Amino acid sequence: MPDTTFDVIVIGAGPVGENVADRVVQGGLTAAVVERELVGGECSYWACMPTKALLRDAAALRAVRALPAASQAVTGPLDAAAVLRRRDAFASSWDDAGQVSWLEGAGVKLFRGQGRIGADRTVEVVSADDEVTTLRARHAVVIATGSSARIPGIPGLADASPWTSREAASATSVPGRLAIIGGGVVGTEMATAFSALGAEVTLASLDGILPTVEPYAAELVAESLKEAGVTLYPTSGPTEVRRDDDGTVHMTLADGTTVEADEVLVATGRKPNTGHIGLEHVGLEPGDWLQVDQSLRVVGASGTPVGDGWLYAAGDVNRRALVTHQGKYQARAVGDTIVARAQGAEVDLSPWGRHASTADERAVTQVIFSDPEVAMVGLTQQAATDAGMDVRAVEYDLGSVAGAALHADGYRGRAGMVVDTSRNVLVGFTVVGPDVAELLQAAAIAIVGEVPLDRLWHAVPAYPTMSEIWLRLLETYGRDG
Ligand SMILES: Cc1cc2nc3c(=O)[nH]c(=O)nc-3n(C[C@H](O)[C@H](O)[C@H](O)COP(=O)(O)OP(=O)(O)OC[C@H]3O[C@@H](n4cnc5c(N)ncnc54)[C@H](O)[C@@H]3O)c2cc1C
Ligand SMILES: NC(=O)c1ccc[n+]([C@@H]2O[C@H](COP(=O)([O-])OP(=O)(O)OC[C@H]3O[C@@H](n4cnc5c(N)ncnc54)[C@H](O)[C@@H]3O)[C@@H](O)[C@H]2O)c1
Repeated sequence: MPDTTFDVIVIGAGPVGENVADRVVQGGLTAAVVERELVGGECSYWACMPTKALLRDAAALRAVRALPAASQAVTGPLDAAAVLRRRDAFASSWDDAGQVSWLEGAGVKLFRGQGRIGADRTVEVVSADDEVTTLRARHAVVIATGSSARIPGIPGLADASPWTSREAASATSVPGRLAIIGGGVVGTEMATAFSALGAEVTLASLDGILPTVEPYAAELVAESLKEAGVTLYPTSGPTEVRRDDDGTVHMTLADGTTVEADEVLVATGRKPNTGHIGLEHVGLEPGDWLQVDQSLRVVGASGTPVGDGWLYAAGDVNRRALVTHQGKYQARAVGDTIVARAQGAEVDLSPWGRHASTADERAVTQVIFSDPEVAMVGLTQQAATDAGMDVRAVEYDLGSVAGAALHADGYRGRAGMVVDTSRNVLVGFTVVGPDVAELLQAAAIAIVGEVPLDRLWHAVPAYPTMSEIWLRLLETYGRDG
């Protein structure tokens, strides 16, 4: 009989659950994780890693083609089959042996099966052959069950065997024609990837392309998708989808347009994996996103922690920020919090405190690997204004910066910063352009460090690099605000 009592039990061994378990073990507690599928979760096998592998070769090719002399050395088209093979390697061929041995090395006990809350501090693990093992937690249970694709109720869609991001990320061949529903992050990244791999792509959305990013960035991505041959219907969602016996998909849009395709990808957002995890035992509604307090304890409708505060939630499932790195940041915070509470030590939840996840509210970083890339941190001008802040925003043409002009002929890019005028600090930064991802961390440091603009003038970007965009933005803003 394996030991069934642990200090901490984590349901879900995605990037977040694994890191919660590792963190509490590092803090001296014992931990078990329950995983129903592959250790490593969505990110490793069907999201971040495979999709970025699908995008990388085409990005490298575009970079070479923007340099006339180097482009002479490129003599053939992209080898789509080789891209898919490299993608397989980045998805570990959908085998989690490597991550399982990492868990073992970290001293975390793995239970395979569907986890669900049975009673206070109790998790039942239902194995593939319906055997139930009951685990007990001395200190805490952490829900890190992540999210899945949301399929909207468009007539006919569910019966048309649509792809979700999972099928797109793990595709074994490139469809001749791909219809995409949704112009958010998944929709634009997959339109970029599959059009470069040779598919004829049509994308239909409701509220534009990348509606939550700065408009100048979204416009550049939309323009570039069109130039790549993607047909965009940014404000005309499908009203009906049907698949013929011969496999052809017919999609009718609100404006009456009909689109034919070989596959249809649904990229219309996520729903939480909370349907069958026993939430009813703690008075919560199965299928809902989990609400949490500042220490990531699950709270009920009244805003107070359920039970005596033994239940936590981290990662996608609490909807604070649906990106891997923020979820792992939460994992470190929640792990340290549980350890501190188990030891009777002080928990510091003040802004930027050791146990707080303040960056979720003020400095979420994200790179959208579209062509061109969008890298952003903190608030957009709109979001800051909606939050009641007094802000001033400035933008600058990245293509006119020497480092960018050297990087690629005809470089097109733009950057902007949002400044809280009452404190004279940056609260948002966005940059769009080829190969801008690595420019982001400087902005994250400026926001988290609340570096006054007066001091930022002394952070001198090296010449000739794309980082000189900082100097241009500061000059545009003006030394006296
Ligand atoms: C197509 C796509 C591309 C993305 N690209 C990026 C990117 O480039 N960068 C980035 O930062 N983010 C990206 N994301 C977001 C990222 O994938 C998620 O934010 C991240 O995976 C969340 O981690 P998580 O551990 O919370 O959940 P998940 O990764 O979803 O892991 C949850 C785990 O819990 C398991 N589980 C669920 N229910 C149970 C249960 N009842 N019992 C046992 N186990 C259970 C699941 O099997 C899964 O293994 C992308 C998302 C998508 C869809
Ligand atoms: N590089 C990255 O960091 C990365 C990459 C992919 C995904 N993700 C994460 O995964 C999450 C999910 O991404 P997503 O793109 O699925 O969601 P999203 O919320 O980013 O975008 C969904 C889009 O679908 C549209 N839509 C909704 N219903 C529709 C309908 N009926 N018809 C047409 N369009 C409709 C919406 O208008 C919206 O633009 C995001 O939160 C994102 O942060 C991150």
